[in-house]
Amino acid sequence: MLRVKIKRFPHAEGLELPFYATPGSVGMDLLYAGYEEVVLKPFERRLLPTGIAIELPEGYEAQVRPRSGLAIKHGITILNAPGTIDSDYRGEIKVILINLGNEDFVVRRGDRIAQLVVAPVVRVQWEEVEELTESLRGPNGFGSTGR
Ligand SMILES: O=c1ccn([C@H]2C[C@H](O)[C@@H](COP(=O)(O)OP(=O)(O)OP(=O)(O)O)O2)c(=O)[nH]1
Ligand SMILES: [Mg+2]
Repeated sequence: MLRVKIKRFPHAEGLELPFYATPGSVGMDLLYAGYEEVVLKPFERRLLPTGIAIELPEGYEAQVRPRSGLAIKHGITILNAPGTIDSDYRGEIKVILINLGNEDFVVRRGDRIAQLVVAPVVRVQWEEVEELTESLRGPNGFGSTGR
């Protein structure tokens, strides 16, 4: 278990911190921390507050991922999925929700709107060369191996 500092904003008072729904869950559910109800019309997007900020150790990132239940039942997803939380970001984590369904979708305070996955990241240092090492695939991609 990695210990990560978390700060609650005043508007998150009374809400629980993001939590793993089961012992094996990969993501912690993020709650909508606004007081006003949000109605997302079809194809409408909104930046929604979660009321928390975190301090990731260097070498880690957090991803804001959609919830499959919202996606299949309501067409609700995250426009920039997976959203990237940098380790040096200290601001409020926010979620860009979009309604790709064909009915209005209502978001209420405390609703679980997304899930946060913390993962290690590798940072690279470029080594510029004239030629890259040959490989079986070479430059082929984008369906080159067939259906
Ligand atoms: O879904 C998201 C995506 C990003 N962020 C925050 C944390 C992240 O560290 C910062 C910047 O995100 P990103 O790099 O994706 O956005 P950008 O458009 O490149 O902005 P910037 O120039 O600030 O990096 O915004 C969120 O709260 N939610
Ligand atoms: Mg950026």
